[in-house]
Amino acid sequence: MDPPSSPFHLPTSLEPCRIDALPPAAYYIADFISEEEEEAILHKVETAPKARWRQLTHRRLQTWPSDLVKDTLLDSRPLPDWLETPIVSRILSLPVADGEPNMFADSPHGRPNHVLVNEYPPNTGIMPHKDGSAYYPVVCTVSLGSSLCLNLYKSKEDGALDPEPVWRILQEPRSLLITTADLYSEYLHGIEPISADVDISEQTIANWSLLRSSVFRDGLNQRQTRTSLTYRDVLKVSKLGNKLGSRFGRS
Ligand SMILES: O=C(O)CCC(=O)C(=O)O
Ligand SMILES: [Fe+2]
Repeated sequence: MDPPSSPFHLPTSLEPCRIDALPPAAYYIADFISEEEEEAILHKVETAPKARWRQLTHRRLQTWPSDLVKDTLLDSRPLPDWLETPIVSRILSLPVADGEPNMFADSPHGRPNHVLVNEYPPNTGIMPHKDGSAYYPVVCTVSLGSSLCLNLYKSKEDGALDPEPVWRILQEPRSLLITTADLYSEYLHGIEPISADVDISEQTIANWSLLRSSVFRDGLNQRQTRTSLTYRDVLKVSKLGNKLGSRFGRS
């Protein structure tokens, strides 16, 4: 059993972690992994083979077990142990509500089979987007290293993006954020490329009451490098998976 000082008095269900200010549905658990686990995962991310990294203009990322090709996962090998334990087992241990199954009970593979590792130094973000049709519509994001705000946007009547976010979710290091349903399909999400999140307060942060820390001096969150692990179930997995995966030299 976890010792009393451990953060792993995980809730018995996601229900108390629901972000009430948002449409269905999002959940936030501030202490999802320990500082030791955070450090160990960051070490694995940093020491992954160089070829694992894909450099975009501002951001770099890793995909595990591999990239998608035409929305299909070609490499059906399991996730490496450092991405699997303890995160996947904890996600699967959490019922949506008492007596109900977990978030992935109805997904094609019953669990996340794909992880994107994104690294955001200060002044780095990700454009507002939707995650599309490749995935079962449940997204589990574990944040490491630093806090930042994820913005939620909606499209205007004419389909254009309303550049003003409708909500902001503050993601602390070691937290888990789960988004699903309308938040997956109807709204866009993005991260502003700024050095500090400003105007942080009970009035402006949707998950304020679920945060570990309410100390943001002058309403400011000075960013450091934040790394995120995005867990999803890719709907289509190629039957040729292992063969192709190894031909592409993924290890
Ligand atoms: O890093 C994040 O929290 C967001 C990543 C994201 O939106 C994505 O991978 O689709
Ligand atoms: Fe996304």
